[in-house]
Amino acid sequence: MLNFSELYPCSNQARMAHSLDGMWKFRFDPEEKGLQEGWQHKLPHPISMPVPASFADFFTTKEERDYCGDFWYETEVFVPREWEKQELEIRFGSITHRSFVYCNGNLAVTHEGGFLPVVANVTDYVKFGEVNTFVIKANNELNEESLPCGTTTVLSDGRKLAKPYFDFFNYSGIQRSVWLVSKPKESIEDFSVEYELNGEDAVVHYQIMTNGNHEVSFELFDEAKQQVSKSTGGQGSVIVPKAHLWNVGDAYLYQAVMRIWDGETLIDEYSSKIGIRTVKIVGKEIQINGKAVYLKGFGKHEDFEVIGRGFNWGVLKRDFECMKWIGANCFRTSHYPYAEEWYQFADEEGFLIIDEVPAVGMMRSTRNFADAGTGQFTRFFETPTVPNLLKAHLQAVEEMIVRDKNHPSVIAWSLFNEPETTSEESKDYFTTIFEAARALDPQKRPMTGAFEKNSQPEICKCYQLCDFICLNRYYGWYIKGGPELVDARKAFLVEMNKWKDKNLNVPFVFTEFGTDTMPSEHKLPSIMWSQEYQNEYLDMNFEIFDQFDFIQGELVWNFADFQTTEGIMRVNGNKKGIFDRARQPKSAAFVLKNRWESMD
Ligand SMILES: O=C(O)[C@H]1O[C@@H](Oc2ccc([N+](=O)[O-])cc2)[C@H](O)[C@@H](O)[C@@H]1O
Repeated sequence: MLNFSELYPCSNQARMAHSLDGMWKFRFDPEEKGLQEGWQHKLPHPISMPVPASFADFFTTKEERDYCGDFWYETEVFVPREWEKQELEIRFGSITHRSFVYCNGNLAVTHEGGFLPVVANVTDYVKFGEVNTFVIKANNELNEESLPCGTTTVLSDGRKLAKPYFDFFNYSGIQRSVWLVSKPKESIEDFSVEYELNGEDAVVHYQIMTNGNHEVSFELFDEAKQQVSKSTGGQGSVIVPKAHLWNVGDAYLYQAVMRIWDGETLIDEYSSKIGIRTVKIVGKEIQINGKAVYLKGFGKHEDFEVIGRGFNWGVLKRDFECMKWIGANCFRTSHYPYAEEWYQFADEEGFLIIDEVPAVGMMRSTRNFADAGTGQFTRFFETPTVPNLLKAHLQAVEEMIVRDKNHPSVIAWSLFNEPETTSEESKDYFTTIFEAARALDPQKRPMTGAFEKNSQPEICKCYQLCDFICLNRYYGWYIKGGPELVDARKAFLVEMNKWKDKNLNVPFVFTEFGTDTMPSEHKLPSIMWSQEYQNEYLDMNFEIFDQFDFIQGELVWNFADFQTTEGIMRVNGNKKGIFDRARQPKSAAFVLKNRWESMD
């Protein structure tokens, strides 16, 4: 059980949410002296820093861009006296990767994990009717007992350097929106909904968690703001006659309004949009509202020029416009839960999301892409750090499912990306993760994880845990690229026939396949890294996908080019985007558009 509410802030007659986004103060703390020197009260000689944003790409020196270690943020905010009778929280969409939140010098909360909300109750520390100081001490070092996995080295000049076991830049900071939330002492802490379709009608089972005993009401309003059902009690079921279902590319959202009452007097109110739909795996099909859907889309990243992984509504808008233009219906939040606004907008747009926990880098070989091809350095789950890693992983799974469980867009949980999966230890580890996850989702969504190429059908011990199987495969890129494409195709077919022979009777989705492609390069005949090669590679993959009826989705790696750590395998980042980093199409975008539009 989480000891804080994950509910997204809202304002109404009982609650106020005040945005703290804007220019904050900032300081690096390479000597870790901040606490002794009292920085939690006030940062000495700070610089300015925008929130939300990653700090890295604002700077003009490598020392600052690549900074690894402790860093601090500060802001001041006036808290009105009218809020005195309320509980006051400061809520961060995330802070990478671990954080200490101080209010007027008092430690209010600590949090581990950089991609899920950090909520601090500051009621006892805040001065009402005055200006208050919030200071955050954060740390972005990587290790093998927290997520995502990596290590931290020390350079000869004493500087720490993050060494990710994963292929994206270790962007850090306060990368998502910050809210000051005032809510009643007795309040709604969480709610959940699940659905049953009954002919034209829908049954909505709801549960409302509060921290008190007063009467609770639950109401549903349609898009015309007409009340369609009402009930009282902390849990129950309401019928929505002739329910307007939420569908792929055709979203419909009801407004759920929950209230706590003391007789006729309102104590608290919380409202949220919900979408009525079911998700089920039936044999080889992924079914939404009882109808099979083929997933078309991308693995993405939260990544953009200048702001790094910082949330930005403009980037979100452009990404959705590009995804609609190309005929996509789905994306995976590779390799971490995204800012909540992504899910809210996907709910509005009728997009499907595979929601992924930040369990990436669980195979040491990926620290060096040259090693990955060999499959050496496995046995990740036999080290003494595993019990702590498991704890962090379970916590992230719980926080993700609690946060995102009511979004109609979320159709599945991805509990890992490309870990080692062939040892008994990996099987035990992921059995624990899957069992915990299954107990948490009221909607019982399908569970999966993304398997890399060493997870072959004859040796993988973890695919059995999944309701549908996600494969990341690079036949024609990491394996037999360029002139060997015909052999890549053959090897790919050999593997797919082995999966077919297992007769698993579950859907498979390709969650990664792609080629690094420079928008500048054209070549006839094609050559690896040219736009023409990306098209040929995609055509080969599609020809294979279309041969197997259990393949029920294709999410290309990646939606757009994105920043990574520097190295001999990456040219200023990963270039597997179908769009470049500025969100302009490579020629493969037109190949995908043709295919996906013709599949409708
Ligand atoms: O490499 C990529 O572009 C993407 O592929 C995946 O990592 C791999 C790295 C090396 C090999 N290999 O050498 O076979 C296979 C896969 C990751 O899930 C993803 O985060 C990354 O960006």
